[in-house]
Amino acid sequence: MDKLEEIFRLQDELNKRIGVDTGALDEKGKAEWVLNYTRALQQETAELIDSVPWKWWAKYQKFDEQNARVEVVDLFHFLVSLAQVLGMSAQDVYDAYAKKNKVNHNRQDSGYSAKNEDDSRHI
Ligand SMILES: O=c1ccn([C@H]2C[C@H](O)[C@@H](COP(=O)(O)OP(=O)(O)OP(=O)(O)O)O2)c(=O)[nH]1
Repeated sequence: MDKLEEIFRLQDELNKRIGVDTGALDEKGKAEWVLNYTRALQQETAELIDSVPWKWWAKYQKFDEQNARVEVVDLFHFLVSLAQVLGMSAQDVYDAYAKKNKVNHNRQDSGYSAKNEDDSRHI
């Protein structure tokens, strides 16, 4: 099985065990879980920041690269959950990523000196 497909399957299994079926939410539930997962992403991002010695006034800190890797994996959990709330499968995420990546290259090709609001509407 494709690795991204497997991650989506494992995440769905874990979330259901925790009590959330992201595929069976009504509109209100979707809005609530978009917020919950986004808040969790913010918290995990803060933990990732804390893995790096960012406090310019404190000298005791060390860069904990192993912990940073764990935080990235935690972020993946919540990001995949968020995609699932929004009805995206692994294939949907891959397709949208590939399209947006192409748009980003096109922007670099053209110098990206002006913002074109329409260049990513097809995604
Ligand atoms: O609905 C949920 C809730 C949590 N998790 C996973 C994501 C992440 O891998 C972990 C986050 O749990 P917790 O916040 O307890 O862990 P942590 O504080 O980040 O612990 P540590 O960084 O020490 O592992 O649980 C989910 O996948 N779905």
